[in-house]
Amino acid sequence: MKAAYLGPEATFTDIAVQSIFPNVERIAYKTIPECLEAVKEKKVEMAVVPFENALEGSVHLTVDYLYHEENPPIRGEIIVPIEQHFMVHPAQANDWQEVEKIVSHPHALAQCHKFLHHEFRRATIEQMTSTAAAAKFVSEHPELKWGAIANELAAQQYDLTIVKANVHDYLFNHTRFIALSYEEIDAKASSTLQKSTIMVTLPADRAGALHQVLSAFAWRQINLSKLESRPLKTGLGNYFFMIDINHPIEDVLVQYALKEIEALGCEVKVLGSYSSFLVK
Ligand SMILES: O=C(O)C(=O)Cc1ccccc1
Repeated sequence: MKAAYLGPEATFTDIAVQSIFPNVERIAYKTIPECLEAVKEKKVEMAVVPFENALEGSVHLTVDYLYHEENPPIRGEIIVPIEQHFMVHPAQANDWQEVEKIVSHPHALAQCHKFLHHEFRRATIEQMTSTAAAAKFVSEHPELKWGAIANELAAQQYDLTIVKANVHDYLFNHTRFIALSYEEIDAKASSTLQKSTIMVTLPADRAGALHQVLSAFAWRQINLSKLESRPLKTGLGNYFFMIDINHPIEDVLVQYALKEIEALGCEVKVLGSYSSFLVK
């Protein structure tokens, strides 16, 4: 099986794939939409992309792509602990405090905001497509006074020197990745939980509609673990809602709840019913 992932090698997404699907052939893509398109065009059988970070919240690009496009179902979620390190080219290791530019993925930069603010007031910050893309760029330019924020695997892969470890601002940093496929997937780890994710569009201008949707779950004692609104992109004040349910979608009570929500005039899109895997 081939899996598209947000590359290059040694991104956090790569760590998620390697931890749970050690036997797949990993194919790196530059962006999240390219990963999803690759599976839709049948170039690969699975795509693994970041979905939500504990410090930064949802990865909007993934969420919006799942709402606005037709995609394969989510077959698994992978939760990975995130440790960010500051690294430079070995040629710059002695003068690392004088770096002029720091590069990384926007989420990684945001997770280390306090560190960057305190240590590098004069340096410019530049976003790259992933943490590993930033590390790779720094490794290919020994002459530049640049630093990258990335993980330990990226430092090893691209021969960079970690000059300051664990530079994320808060300790409990995890990211949720999702694996999407038209086929059943074969994971190495055992799952801790069966979950489902749906997206709900409410009927226009109906007072109490969101309350009614939540009631359909509440009185059946169906446990929800996330509710988030995202703009519909049709004008201010128009949203869709993403809901995570801590039950498989086949559960009779979940099925009744979904029917009731549809009967209320809501549109429901099921993104998948999947196992949750935790990487230690
Ligand atoms: O850039 C990466 O390494 C990714 O996989 C995306 C990401 C960025 C920051 C935290 C978690 C995942």
